[in-house]
Amino acid sequence: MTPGKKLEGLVAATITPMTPDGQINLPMIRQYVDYLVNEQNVKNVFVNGTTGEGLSLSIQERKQLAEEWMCQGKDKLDHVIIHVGALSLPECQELARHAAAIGAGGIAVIAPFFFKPTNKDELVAFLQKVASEAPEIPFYYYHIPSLTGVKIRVEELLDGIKAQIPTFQGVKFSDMDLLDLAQCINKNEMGQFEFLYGVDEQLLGALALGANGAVGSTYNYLGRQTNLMLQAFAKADLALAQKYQFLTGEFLNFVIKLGFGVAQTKAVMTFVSGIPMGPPRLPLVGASSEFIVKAKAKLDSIVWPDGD
Ligand SMILES: CC(=O)N[C@@H]([C@@H](O)[C@H](O)[C@H](O)CO)[C@@H](O)CC(=O)C(=O)O
Repeated sequence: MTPGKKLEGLVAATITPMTPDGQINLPMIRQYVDYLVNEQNVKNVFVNGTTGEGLSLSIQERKQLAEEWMCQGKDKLDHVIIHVGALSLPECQELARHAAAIGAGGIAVIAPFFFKPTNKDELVAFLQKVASEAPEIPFYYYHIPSLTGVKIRVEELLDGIKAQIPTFQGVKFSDMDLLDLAQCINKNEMGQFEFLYGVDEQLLGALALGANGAVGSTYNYLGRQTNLMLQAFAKADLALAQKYQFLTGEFLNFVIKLGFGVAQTKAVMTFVSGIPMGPPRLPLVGASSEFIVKAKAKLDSIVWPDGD
């Protein structure tokens, strides 16, 4: 872990490996870390989020996973961010205290999504109660309205947030509303906040607006290619950056039409990395063998600009 190092570039939204009978498979995490670092050049992780089925895990499982990522990522990963969001405030607080105690690089929280905050003040009050349990580490709001149904615009949320949440560091912005993202970045004149984009298929658009990096599921297995897109963008080689975005988009467009979510992500990661990610937890059900065959053939057919 690299304390003080700015969180930028790619962050893999980690998958939770499970055994065939549905238990969390902690021993896989050691090779998972090595795979991300050595094969995908991805050194930041976001644990127990959407892709990690965090909301389908028990509190005990979430703590065990956080501890394992911290342990296996030591001296290998730059940042381990732990998602501690839950429906119950005391559970969020318990997870926040735990993340701080094990030395996590930061915590993130989604909006509660059963009883929902109806306005900015209610949302900030909830987030503040979680952040204050981990007062020494950076706090990120995880904005994913398509899943939470909480559509409070981030631009509005940011107004005055630092006074209420001193550890507020940024937003994991998993929404297609690039106008909202642009307004946030435009107001972030001093660069005090980080914006990590979460819709992988349109990351290049977010980079053009000034996003600092990205958190996503595809960086588990397309991290290498997406890193090359980031490099091309940094060198102002827009044509090359577009090529990478078009090709990752070609794959995602294909699998989205087949039906694509966390279960399918687990299957893709399994055939690309060789690390058995296992089944998802109910109510999700495993990807069909037809999906796996088609997705693999599609990925194999793509010729990347670096010839790989
Ligand atoms: C709805 C969803 O799962 N979005 C993914 C994306 O990475 C998504 O899988 C990708 O853009 C393909 O659509 C991430 O934003 C989720 C994420 O970062 C997380 O697991 O916490």
